[in-house]
Amino acid sequence: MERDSSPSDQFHRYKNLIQNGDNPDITKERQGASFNLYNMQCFVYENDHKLQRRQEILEFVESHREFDDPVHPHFLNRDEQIDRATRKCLAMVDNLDAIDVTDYFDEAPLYQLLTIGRELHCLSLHYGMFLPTIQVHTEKSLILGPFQMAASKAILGTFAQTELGHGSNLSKLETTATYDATTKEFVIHTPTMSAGKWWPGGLGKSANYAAVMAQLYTSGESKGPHLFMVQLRDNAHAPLPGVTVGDIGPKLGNNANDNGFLIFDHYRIPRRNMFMKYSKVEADGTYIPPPHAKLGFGAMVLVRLLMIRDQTCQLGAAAVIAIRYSAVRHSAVRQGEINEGEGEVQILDYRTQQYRLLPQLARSFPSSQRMRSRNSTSKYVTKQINNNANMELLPELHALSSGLKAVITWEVAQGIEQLRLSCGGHGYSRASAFPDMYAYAVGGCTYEGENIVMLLQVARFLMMIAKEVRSGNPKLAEIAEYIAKPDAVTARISSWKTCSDEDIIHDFEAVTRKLIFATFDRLTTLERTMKKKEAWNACSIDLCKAARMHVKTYLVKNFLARVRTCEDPASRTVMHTLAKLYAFDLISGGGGHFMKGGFLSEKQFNEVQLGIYEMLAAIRPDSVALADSWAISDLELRSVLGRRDGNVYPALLEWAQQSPLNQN
Ligand SMILES: CCCCCCCCCCCCCCCCCCCCC/C=C/C(=O)SCCNC(=O)CCNC(=O)[C@H](O)C(C)(C)COP(=O)(O)OP(=O)(O)OC[C@H]1O[C@@H](n2cnc3c(N)ncnc32)[C@H](O)[C@@H]1OP(=O)(O)O
Ligand SMILES: Cc1cc2nc3c(=O)[nH]c(=O)nc-3n(C[C@H](O)[C@H](O)[C@H](O)COP(=O)(O)OP(=O)(O)OC[C@H]3O[C@@H](n4cnc5c(N)ncnc54)[C@H](O)[C@@H]3O)c2cc1C
Repeated sequence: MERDSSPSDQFHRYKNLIQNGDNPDITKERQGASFNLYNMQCFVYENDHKLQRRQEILEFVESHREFDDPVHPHFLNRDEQIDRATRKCLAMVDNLDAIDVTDYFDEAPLYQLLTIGRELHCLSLHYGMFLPTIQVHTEKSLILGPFQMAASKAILGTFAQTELGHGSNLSKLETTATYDATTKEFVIHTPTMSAGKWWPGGLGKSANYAAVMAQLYTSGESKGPHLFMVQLRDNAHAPLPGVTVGDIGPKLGNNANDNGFLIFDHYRIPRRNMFMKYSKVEADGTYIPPPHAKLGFGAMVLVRLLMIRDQTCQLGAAAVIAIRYSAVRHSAVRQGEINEGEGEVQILDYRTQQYRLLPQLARSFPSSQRMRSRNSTSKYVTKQINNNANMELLPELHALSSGLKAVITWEVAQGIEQLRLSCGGHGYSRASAFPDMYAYAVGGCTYEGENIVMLLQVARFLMMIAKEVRSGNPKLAEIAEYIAKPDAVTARISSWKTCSDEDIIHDFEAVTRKLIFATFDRLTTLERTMKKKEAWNACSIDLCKAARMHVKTYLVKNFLARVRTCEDPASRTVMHTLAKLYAFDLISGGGGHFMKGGFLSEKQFNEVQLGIYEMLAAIRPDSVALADSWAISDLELRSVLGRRDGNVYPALLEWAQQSPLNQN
């Protein structure tokens, strides 16, 4: 059938409608802000140098043609996605002097987002786990060899731990590394089908090396899981004899990453290929144990800390998109009028919409901020461990990194979904970026330690503290000091305007303490009639609840503390309201815990609910400026709905035009 014009022509007709300049609604929002944007951005990124570096890195990427996308990545099939990501990875690595490569908190992730986008790719595991593993687990005298090879692209690695049959439970991994003292080699072997490595990123097609977790056997004895550096492919990139390797197929997201499988058939590696910083196998097969049994899991602790910051930034970006869109969405489709006859309003004016957006925006700030200080704690702990095996802080760091990882990845994934819903139908389009963000975030709930499993690790730590407190001789980590404070019978929270930070902290600590001890008492009672592990299982839902509250209390305290450091009064006022909104929203969501035993009265609970309404109204005029305070460029955001200029509809038309279905 003949047509008057092609879809492409039609789109070009509409393209003429693209507005010049910013959408007037969004401009008006910016003009109405109560604080200076630059001051706020400096607070968010800690100083103006970091802010300036963001701009410099953006300009660098924008000025390099090799980072351009000829076709929008959303319209590529999986092969093309992998090709694109690989091309971009090469360009990224060829231009590493654009950033401080040691800055895994700000510069490296920003550079990666700008060059490739929001997904794992063939180099994610190389940079995200393989290099950290080398750093954490290699003796200083040896670090330069593999590290330099890895940095110079001679080797491309992954982290191969999870197996078909076991992921969370590392002690039951089945891959074996048996020391042969006659040849001074380890024999790496996959003894059963369930022992096949499954999931490692970049393994399917890209990596030629892997850090492999395997059960060590030496002198006929099992020594538990240990890490080994294993070459998988030869110089022509073909799998070496004894190695079977491939891609595991498409996943919910991150499809530019070639997650793979790996099977060993009595594959031999030299003795020195065991990561021997902490535990060793001597040439004669003698085993030297590590100074702490769990030091072998150190790389995971480090990556969990990195993930927290990385994931929180995803929530920040999602909030930016939804807030900007809510400021410009009102006239194209009738959503209703608040005051009849006065015309439609921006959807941002609906209280329900604010309730969807602003608590998520609030949630995105504290964890990104505090992770900077946690990162220094991690560096400090690593230093302590290296300098003469001081392991005292290790359990605290493990509990904190596990707990934050579990709570934050969950909140980020749920938050992104809530923000997607807040954008109606357009939120469902990949043009919005929400589907990719969600797929990325939700993966983080599983990898690097499944969230429930991580919460139960926190609970172990809390139960140990509770036992010490009850024994009257507690030696408490800083994050747990509040557990030894005296019980509080009633809550202090009043109206949001009059209640102090101390009141809020008091109430969070009291409720969490109660929850921890109630769980501890239940556990100890059960242990009288059950085996320890059965008792643990029987109250593990409560254990997870206590762990969650402990982490949330930590986040509330840190958010409030961080706001107090803000030097600009106008920024501090808005951030303080946002921090209170964050706390009140958590109380409202966790009402059961707070009202139990009459701790929070009904009147106080009503104050909390009312306070949320009032704070939403108070923050509303600043919401677009608060979104801008994340200082995220359009290239980093990769969302048609979240464009800085607010010109959403023409951009949506332009985006749809690239669909291959419209090409003929
Ligand atoms: C250079 C620049 C380049 C620029 C471009 C690149 C840019 C890159 C920038 C990167 C930016 C950052 C982005 C971050 C994202 C990174 C992406 C990476 C993608 C990741 C992909 C996924 C990888 C993986 O998933 S790898 C596999 C992970 N697997 C797990 O996590 C398994 C989980 N299981 C466990 O950890 C354990 O089995 C555990 C802890 C559940 C149980 O341990 P257990 O020993 O089996 O048993 P248990 O009896 O419970 O514990 C005994 C005892 O030990 C304590 N314990 C356990 N673990 C630890 C630990 N790690 N540390 C300290 N203590 C520990 C435990 O608490 C018990 O103590 P007690 O109670 O006192 O007895
Ligand atoms: C996108 C992605 C990328 C990945 N990349 C890598 C990689 O590069 N390298 C690598 O080695 N691995 C990787 N993994 C694997 C990942 O680390 C594991 O999937 C993860 O550790 C969870 O293990 P599992 O799959 O065995 O889940 P399981 O442990 O089987 O969990 C299934 C269910 O059992 C529950 N459960 C398990 N144990 C307990 C317990 N003790 N108590 C209570 N409940 C329990 C869990 O809570 C969960 O509900 C990746 C996974 C994904 C999704």
